[in-house]
Amino acid sequence: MFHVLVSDSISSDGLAPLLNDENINVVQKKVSEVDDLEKYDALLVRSATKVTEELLQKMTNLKIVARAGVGVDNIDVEAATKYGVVVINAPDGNTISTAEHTFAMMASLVRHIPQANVSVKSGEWNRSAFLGTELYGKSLGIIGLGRIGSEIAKRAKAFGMNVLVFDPFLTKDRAQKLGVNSCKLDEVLAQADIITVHTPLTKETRGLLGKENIGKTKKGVYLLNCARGGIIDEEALIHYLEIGHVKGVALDVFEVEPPVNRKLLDFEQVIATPHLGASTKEAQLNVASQVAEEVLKFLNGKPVTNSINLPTLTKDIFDKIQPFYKLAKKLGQLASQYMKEPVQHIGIVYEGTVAELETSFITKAFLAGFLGERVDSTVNEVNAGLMAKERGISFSEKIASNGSGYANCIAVQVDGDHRTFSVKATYIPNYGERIVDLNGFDIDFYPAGEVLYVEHIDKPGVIGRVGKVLGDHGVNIATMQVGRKNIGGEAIMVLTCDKLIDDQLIEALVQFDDIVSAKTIHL
Ligand SMILES: NC(=O)c1ccc[n+]([C@@H]2O[C@H](COP(=O)([O-])OP(=O)(O)OC[C@H]3O[C@@H](n4cnc5c(N)ncnc54)[C@H](O)[C@@H]3O)[C@@H](O)[C@H]2O)c1
Ligand SMILES: O=C(O)CC[C@@H](O)C(=O)O
Repeated sequence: MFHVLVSDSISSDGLAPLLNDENINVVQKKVSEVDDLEKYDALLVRSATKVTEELLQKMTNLKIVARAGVGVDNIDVEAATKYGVVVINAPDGNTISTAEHTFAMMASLVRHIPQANVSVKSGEWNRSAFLGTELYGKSLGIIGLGRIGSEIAKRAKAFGMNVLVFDPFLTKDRAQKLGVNSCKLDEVLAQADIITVHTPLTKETRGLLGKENIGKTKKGVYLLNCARGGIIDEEALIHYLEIGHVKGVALDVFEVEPPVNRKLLDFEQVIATPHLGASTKEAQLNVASQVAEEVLKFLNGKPVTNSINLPTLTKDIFDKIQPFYKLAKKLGQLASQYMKEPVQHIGIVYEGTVAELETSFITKAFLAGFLGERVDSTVNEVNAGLMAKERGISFSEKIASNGSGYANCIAVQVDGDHRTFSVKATYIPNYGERIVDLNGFDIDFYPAGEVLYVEHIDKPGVIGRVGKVLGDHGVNIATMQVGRKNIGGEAIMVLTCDKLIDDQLIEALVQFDDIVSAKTIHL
């Protein structure tokens, strides 16, 4: 008999696969009301239950945590991984509901429906106070064109809106298919009449619409956040509402939930809902049945598809693959940070001993590293292939015989909209990972920490200049490697540094005529 604890309000119809199984005992209670936490094999949550390390320590028999929804911000995934607990989610069950909610918020915002509703109910009949704006013909800026952003784009087009999108990872093909205009962030900010954000909350997107960027929007802009609190900075919003730059705001999510920033909510032109994006019968049924079926499969020893953390390989095979899996993931991070542009195709070639292993899993590790820089923490080896395809990125793998001269070698080529990136790497037992070729330059370095990648002309004095700029900025160089194709021609320098390299340092480097470009990569 397996014991399953459902600690948040999750659709009972959706839970049917678990409730109807006679080998499963389902208890629907809050964690705080349960005194035998140690007996449960599975825990099903929405966003109210905080799955902390402390809770995981108490649930000593726990094998799987299932999130009936997308965001796993309420689950300490790292701690779950540490305790060998699989974390799964239901990534697309609430996409349509959230897109529809965002659209409802947008229409309410420009037609002042919530305010007019309150007015009529209080006995007023003030038609002139609620003069609205049509959506037809307006430019809608969508920041983040993933599952939800794409559904909003389709609906906006049906309303006759001009759709401008900023998503650094959107390919030309996908933009064309959806009939949207792929733009730079500044273009969306300058041209859109209404801007809605649909990215995950990451270190890049926290405060994406903050003081500086909201300042670049049109006077009278409308802003919406039905993704995650914090993508639009609440203090900046207050400022731009106070000076009348932002005409109206619709919020379903807040930096702290329930919201504590009363000043923001007190503005007449701010409309709000209590994180209702996914609150429809359909979405709740979808996400509940998705996770219930996955948990049932997992408890019966079958592989699960939407795992956030753990791979579904036997320990024996995983141990052999692990060094290459770690290396491939780093190569994915390296390629993603180097390219920072839409990518069409990723080709991976395996040589030597690595080619004898389960390479499809290593390819997925590369994709997980690559997409993890662009999408969110829910990308892993299990879902990376599907996610890449959804984002218009094709990938292939080949086995090649010798060629590189290394006992094992992973060679990757990434084709972007404007350029190509290539890297070769090897794993040497008892020594470690080495990058042995970058963009066709012979090189040899251990990929870890803060990496500075400089493209330059092979001339005397360039290395000294780079060293001086780093020294002047207080950055200590841990290792340094140079590679060139011919004397006096194109060359690269790869430095690993003990400190974060900031934009000012990069700007100081690219001032020199012989330095073509400089980038930082964090591995
Ligand atoms: N309000 C709700 O109830 C509710 C319900 C479901 C999902 N969500 C939230 O909505 C958001 C979107 O969900 P989704 O399922 O569409 O996710 P998704 O992963 O399918 O899409 C996210 C998109 O954001 C893009 N992106 C990542 N970083 C970016 C950046 N710096 N700038 C611009 N674009 C960037 C990615 O390329 C991707 O296309 C998430 O934050 C999710 O947690 C909220
Ligand atoms: O459970 C909910 O209603 C929140 C859903 C949403 O924020 C998600 O990330 O899926």
